Amino acid sequence: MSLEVRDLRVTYGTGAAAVPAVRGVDLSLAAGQKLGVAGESGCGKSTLALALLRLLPASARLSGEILLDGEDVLTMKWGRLRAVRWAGASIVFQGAMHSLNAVRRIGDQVAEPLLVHGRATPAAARRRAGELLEHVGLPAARAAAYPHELSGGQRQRVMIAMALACDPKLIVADEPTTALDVMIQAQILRLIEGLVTEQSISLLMISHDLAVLADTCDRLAVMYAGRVVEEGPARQVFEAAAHPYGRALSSAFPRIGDPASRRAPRGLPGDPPDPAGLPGGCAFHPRCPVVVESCAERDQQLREAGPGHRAACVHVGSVS
Ligand SMILES: Nc1ncnc2c1ncn2[C@@H]1O[C@H](COP(=O)(O)OP(=O)(O)OP(=O)(O)O)[C@@H](O)[C@H]1O
Repeated sequence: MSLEVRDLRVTYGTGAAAVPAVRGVDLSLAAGQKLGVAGESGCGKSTLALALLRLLPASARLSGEILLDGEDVLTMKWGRLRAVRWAGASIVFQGAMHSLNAVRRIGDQVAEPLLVHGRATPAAARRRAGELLEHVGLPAARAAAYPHELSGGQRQRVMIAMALACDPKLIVADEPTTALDVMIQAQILRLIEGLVTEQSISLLMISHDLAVLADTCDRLAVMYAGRVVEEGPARQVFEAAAHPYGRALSSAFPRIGDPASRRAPRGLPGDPPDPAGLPGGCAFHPRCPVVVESCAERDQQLREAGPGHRAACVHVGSVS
């Protein structure tokens, strides 16, 4: 399934209290491709993920287009949207403990999407839940367990099994490994990568960790203050970012499986701006190591930084 996001804007609340969380995002994900979206906490990643399936709270106002195989999610009728959720596109959230129902057996929870969408009889759904659990590396007998009886990694596997239940064409994974330790994180990433590749599922994976995304995805988009400031081929963005924020993110985390890169994180000075009071010009300029005078006045559009690689920085196309 292809995903095309055009000029997506999401604002929480209205008037003086309005929070512009996503400010004109364009993204493109071809069928079967893996796109990573990176950025620090608060840059609008989760808002973007939730918007894709119209799962935002009522206080959020949206505009733009979200095209799934050309069909706009934002104008879809409710019945169609219901069908698209799970079967078309499904979502894996961070922190499986909060997303799973603590008082229901995991097998029943994995079977639930199949029953809700009328895809299987209760007996067939139970059988399928066992198969799905095995598919994500858990014994089918674990279907009888409750979430608290599983480890964090096992719970995240259950979430992935649930996401796969209705044979989605697109999976949106929002920080799927953040709460896990590094070894388990690597296993879960390999699992997601293997499953989506094997079943030609498109993947949109969100993380604050650019290294995780570079290991898993074909392309990367870097978000800052509600906008995409860089996008391009994953290795290129990770190893030779064109935007100073992309460069800062790529040096902030060690790479999984690469002990040589386990240096101390080189954090950025300061914090990301509050979306309710963004600085003028380029929103990154107060933290930027290569800021020039005009950055405080003018924001930059994405422009060519290499083949299939774009960045929104005044230096792109001039000094590196
Ligand atoms: N329901 C809401 N009402 C008002 N503001 C919100 C709401 N949800 C998120 N925000 C604000 O929107 C901005 C973007 O938040 P979002 O959760 O999308 O960022 P994020 O990059 O996913 O961060 P994190 O990784 O911490 O979840 C933040 O400033 C956040 O405080």
